Amino acid sequence: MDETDTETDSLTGCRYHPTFLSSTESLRSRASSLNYEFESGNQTCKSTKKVSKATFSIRRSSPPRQADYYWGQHYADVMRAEPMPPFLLDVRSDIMKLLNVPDFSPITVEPPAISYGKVGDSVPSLNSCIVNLYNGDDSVVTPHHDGQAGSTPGAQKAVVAGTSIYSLTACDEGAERKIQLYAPQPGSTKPGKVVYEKELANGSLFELPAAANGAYKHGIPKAPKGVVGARYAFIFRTVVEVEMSVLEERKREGDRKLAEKAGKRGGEGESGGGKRPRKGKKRGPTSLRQDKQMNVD
Ligand SMILES: O=C(O)CCC(=O)C(=O)O
Ligand SMILES: [Fe+2]
Repeated sequence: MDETDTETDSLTGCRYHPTFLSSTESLRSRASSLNYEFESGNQTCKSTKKVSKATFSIRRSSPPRQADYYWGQHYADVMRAEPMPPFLLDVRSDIMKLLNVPDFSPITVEPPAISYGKVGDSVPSLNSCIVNLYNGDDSVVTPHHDGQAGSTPGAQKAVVAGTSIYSLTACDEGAERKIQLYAPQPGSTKPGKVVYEKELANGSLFELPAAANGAYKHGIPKAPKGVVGARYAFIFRTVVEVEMSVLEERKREGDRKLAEKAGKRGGEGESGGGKRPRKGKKRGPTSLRQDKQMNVD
């Protein structure tokens, strides 16, 4: 990385390191052999279109448990994480070394009750990596916050512990994409005008500070028509893990309710075919800390 060409945006504090990696060939070939099938629930996620995601954790718990930022928006958007393969652990340690990320980060935003952690606890930094695959011109990530308290009215709180989020780009020539940050609009969750925009070069690292994630939605808009080729984004975050079994039970419960509703309406769709419940609806306040005491699960 050549530190002299790092750019910091004066409004949002976003930092862009255009030459973080000199070559991404090996990352691209490793990413193309990743198995994207272990993701679950992502297909119905409103904030992505045709973007495939694979999610990894540095924890080696069995079964793997992981919170992803979507969890803050809806119980159904649960992703199970695989252990981070060695090449991702290497990228993680490069980011931490070059950008002075400490080994542990404090949790600064109140996590949901079923989390393995509370404000003031520390969690291993950059303990989560999601690999996004953008293929062709119509894969987009619509404007969102990454699991930040208050990002979705009524939703439970964040799983991002409150550190910067890092996105490393490895892409084919011509498959570069832009990231945009949008101004908040008073009284509305809709994104306002673009306040920051950057085309993310092959080998670049984009840093979204926690404060910018809280203040501005970000997204990846459509590429110009006809763009072909793949872009992989390796997105490292520090997250607070949550108990998968509780989330999965919530998902099953939600699916049952949807199926019941569809039945009442005389709809033919089985569970999953129906409309998703509204975002941000509060689920029952299951508490892991309580569950543990009560020996549930
Ligand atoms: O592709 C990127 O660089 C960012 C995507 C993103 O914001 C996300 O998946 O949450
Ligand atoms: Fe994001």
